[in-house]
This record gives sequence, C-alpha cells and structure tokens, in this order.
Amino acid sequence: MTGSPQLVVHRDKELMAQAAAARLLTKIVDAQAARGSASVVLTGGRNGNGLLAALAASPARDAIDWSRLDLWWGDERFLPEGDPDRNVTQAREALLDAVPLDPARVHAMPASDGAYGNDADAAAEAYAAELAAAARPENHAQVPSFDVLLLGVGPDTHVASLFPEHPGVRETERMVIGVHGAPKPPPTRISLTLPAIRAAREVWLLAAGEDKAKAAAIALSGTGELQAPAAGAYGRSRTLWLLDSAAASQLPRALYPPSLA
Ligand SMILES: O=C(O)[C@H](O)[C@@H](O)[C@H](O)[C@H](O)COP(=O)(O)O
Repeated sequence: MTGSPQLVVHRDKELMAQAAAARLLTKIVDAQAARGSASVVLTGGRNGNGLLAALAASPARDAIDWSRLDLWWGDERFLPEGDPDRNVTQAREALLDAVPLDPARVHAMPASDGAYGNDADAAAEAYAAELAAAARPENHAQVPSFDVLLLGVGPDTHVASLFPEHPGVRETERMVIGVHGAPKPPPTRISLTLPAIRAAREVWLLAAGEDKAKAAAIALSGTGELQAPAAGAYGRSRTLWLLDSAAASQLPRALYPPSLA
C-alpha cells in the first residue's frame, strides 16, 4: 500500500451512505472513462447495502454505464440461491434489480444448492477460477485489478469472512477459500483472502455505529491482521476508511481529526 489509510468521518450513517454512494458513482464513471469498464467488489452487511440503496436513489445513477460494470463479492454466506441472508440477494434488492447490468458481469459467489452442492471448498475454487479468467494476463495476477473493493467492518474487526485468529486470515496462497465454523452465522461461507483483497486499486472500509468504535480503534492502531483482519485490508493505491462519528469516537487523537500542522 502507498501511505497510511485515509479516514473520512461523516456525521451519521445515513450521510455516510449518501456520501459513499456519490464517491463510488464518480469512481465508476472515471474508471469507465479511463479504461472502458469498471470493476467493483461488493460487501454484505447493513452499511454496504445502505450504500447500494443510496446509489439506487441517486439522481445521477445513470451516469454509470451499467452494462460495462463487473461486480464481484468479497464474501458470501453459503446458503441456497435466493436465500434472504445471501449477500447477493440483499444487493439485488438494494440496487442490482433496478439497473441494467449485464448478467454475465454479475459474478455472484456460488450457492449451497448450486453446481458444487454443499461443498464450500469446491465452490471457492470455482470462484477463484472465475476471477483468474477475468485477470489480465499482462498483470500476472490471479484476480482482476478491482477499481474499488468495499468491506463492511464487523464489531470484532472481521472483514469479508476473515475472522480474528481464524484460519482464513492466515491464507497466503489461495485467493478464495471456503470458511468453516465461522463465529458469526451461518458457519459456512466463501471469502476472498487478504492477498485477493490487496490486489484492488482501492479498498474502502465502511464502519458506522457505536458497536464499531472499538473495532476501528483497534484496527487503526497498529494491531496485526491475525488479531484484527481489517488491519490487513489495504489497496494498492489507496485505503479509505469511511466512518460515522459514532464509529470514530474511540480513535486515538493522533489519528483523527487530522493534524492541522
Ligand atoms: O457476511 C456477513 O456476515 C456480513 O457481510 C459481515 O461481514 C458485515 O459486512 C460486517 O459484519 C459489517 O456489517 P454491518 O455493515 O451490518 O455493520
């Protein structure tokens, strides 16, 4: 990563969702202008879905060429297709069903009643192959250079389905893993790993609410990624923490507000 994470603190979570949606819209429009298409990795959770709903309601939303946008997921709850707890189901409701996406560019993670049955490891391997096929050969990478990768931060500092001290956070080779025995239900999940997350140009972490204050303070105060997976989530050119004032309330003064010096 170049430089430390940047922090932006909004008054409350509604304003945070609106501002993050405006920021994402501009980022996608700019990426499409520069490279013809854009790629975004979506996150589950209330804040990620709040951002998508704000984007759906934006009067500027059709500045995006939806047919030239690739969508991927950072993690998925390994449940049957259409289950209301699947991240993709929630994203469809919040935004995706309302915009003219190219279905071939909506890369949902497999469901537990799909081609791989209830084998989360096989499903993870298949998603890794889909990512590898979309990576540009000249980048010699196993995943595309995502323009923006969104991550909701859990109250325990988890991101995607990488939980503190859990085996997934130690993965250094594979880009996608099956997660078993997750401390947050459901226990079986699919997740990008930290190396896959770090292939993104920009990583944006979303944290709103008092229950995120401790997690933000821990992850931003030099704690290692094994104890605080959010600390290991950074982008190649930018890492941005988008917070509301409640989630920022326990940050050390040295971190926020920024020094005027
Ligand atoms: O798979 C999950 O269980 C969620 O996607 C989870 O990882 C979520 O992103 C964070 O817990 C933040 O959630 P909130 O945005 O709802 O606080």
